[in-house]
Amino acid sequence: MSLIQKIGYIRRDLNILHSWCKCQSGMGQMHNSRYAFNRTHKWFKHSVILSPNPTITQGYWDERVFRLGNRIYPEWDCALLCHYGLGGHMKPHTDHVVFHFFTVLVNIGYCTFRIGNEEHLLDDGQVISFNSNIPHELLPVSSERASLTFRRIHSIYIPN
Ligand SMILES: O=C(O)CCC(=O)C(=O)O
Ligand SMILES: [Fe+2]
Repeated sequence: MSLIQKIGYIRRDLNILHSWCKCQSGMGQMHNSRYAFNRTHKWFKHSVILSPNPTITQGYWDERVFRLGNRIYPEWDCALLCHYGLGGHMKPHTDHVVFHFFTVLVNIGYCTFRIGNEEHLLDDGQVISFNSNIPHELLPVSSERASLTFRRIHSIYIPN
């Protein structure tokens, strides 16, 4: 049994996804992460600030993210673009309770993703889903790498 589900690959649009990612990093809207090392991030659709209290506000709008999200996870509420520089990583953790556990991740570049006691090498453009209640971890990356994760937010946290 595997703790990740392999959904598929971004193939035809992979080069476009890479240049989109570079462009996003150059727009000056990526913030340093408090939770991961050498990572910047940006929220789409809804923006989620976790501490001191979970606060949900409007996130950025992007045609590409919206189309992709609607295709691979139609119920998504937020997308988090994370860019990791060389050595960037995230220690073992489970995701915050504001999120539904089901998470869809688009891997941009290469990485080793650990979940439970499994280690998975993720390919460039690979799309997976996993249960974010299970401890998971991103091992230090050996080249620049990004991820775009789509999640649902429990509706009690979403302001009307
Ligand atoms: O970037 C990744 O591969 C996943 C990061 C993660 O687990 C998170 O942001 O909660
Ligand atoms: Fe996580």
